[in-house]
Amino acid sequence: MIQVDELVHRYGDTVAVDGVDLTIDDGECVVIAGANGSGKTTLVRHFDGLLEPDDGSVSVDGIDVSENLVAARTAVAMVFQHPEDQLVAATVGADVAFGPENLGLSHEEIDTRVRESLAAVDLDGREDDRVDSLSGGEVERLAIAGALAMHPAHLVLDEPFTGLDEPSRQSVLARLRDLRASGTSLVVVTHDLRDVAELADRVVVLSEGQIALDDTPESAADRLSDLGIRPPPSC
Ligand SMILES: Nc1ncnc2c1ncn2[C@@H]1O[C@H](COP(=O)(O)OP(=O)(O)OP(=O)(O)O)[C@@H](O)[C@H]1O
Repeated sequence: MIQVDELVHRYGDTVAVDGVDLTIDDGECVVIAGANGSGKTTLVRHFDGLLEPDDGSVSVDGIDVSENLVAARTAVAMVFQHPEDQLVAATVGADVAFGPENLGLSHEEIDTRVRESLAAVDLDGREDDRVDSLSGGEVERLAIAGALAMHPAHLVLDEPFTGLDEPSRQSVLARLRDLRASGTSLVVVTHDLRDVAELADRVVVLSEGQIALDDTPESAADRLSDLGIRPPPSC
């Protein structure tokens, strides 16, 4: 479980997250939506201690993130907004192996995790491909594979569908649904109403750093457009 209590984050005079309380249960998929600058990225960066609270706290599986960064980063894997910036190796296999290597796992365990994680995102057999030869959708899936190889209890994805064409988006969505079915909790940051409809158990809308809505997509449907969460023009 990820538990956020009265979280405040400021950048100078800007209050990016302003007293947020939020609980994300194991196996739940929570979509966090909201206008540009509403505080979505800042909020989720607290989940594995990339940012320090100015006030309040975040705990993961009962452990305060600020007090145990290693435990938080073992439990929570993040896929960032620009996944190409998160790649660390020249080849697909080496990139996925990087995280498990840092956990000090055996070669055999690392090989197994790399194989399974790449298969989960339909990149099996691509270990030797250079990362700079991949399409945008493949890079997104590679970043997800890198996160999966850590066997996280919670996976946080910041705008995972940006720049993906529809087949790639569907492929990533399918993988995320599989993960949720296997008990991993998912937090997906998005602007896109389709992601809410197709993935969310719960939708949380941020507005100026505060929670403006926290409900099921069905109950929230009428209020989402008032909060600026609309289908993209192509819908
Ligand atoms: N590194 C930073 N330094 C100063 N201000 C920042 C920084 N990062 C974010 N902000 C400000 O904090 C507020 C929240 O930003 P944040 O990126 O968390 O919002 P967001 O909802 O994720 O936006 P977007 O949808 O554009 O990604 C905004 O006013 C933004 O300008």
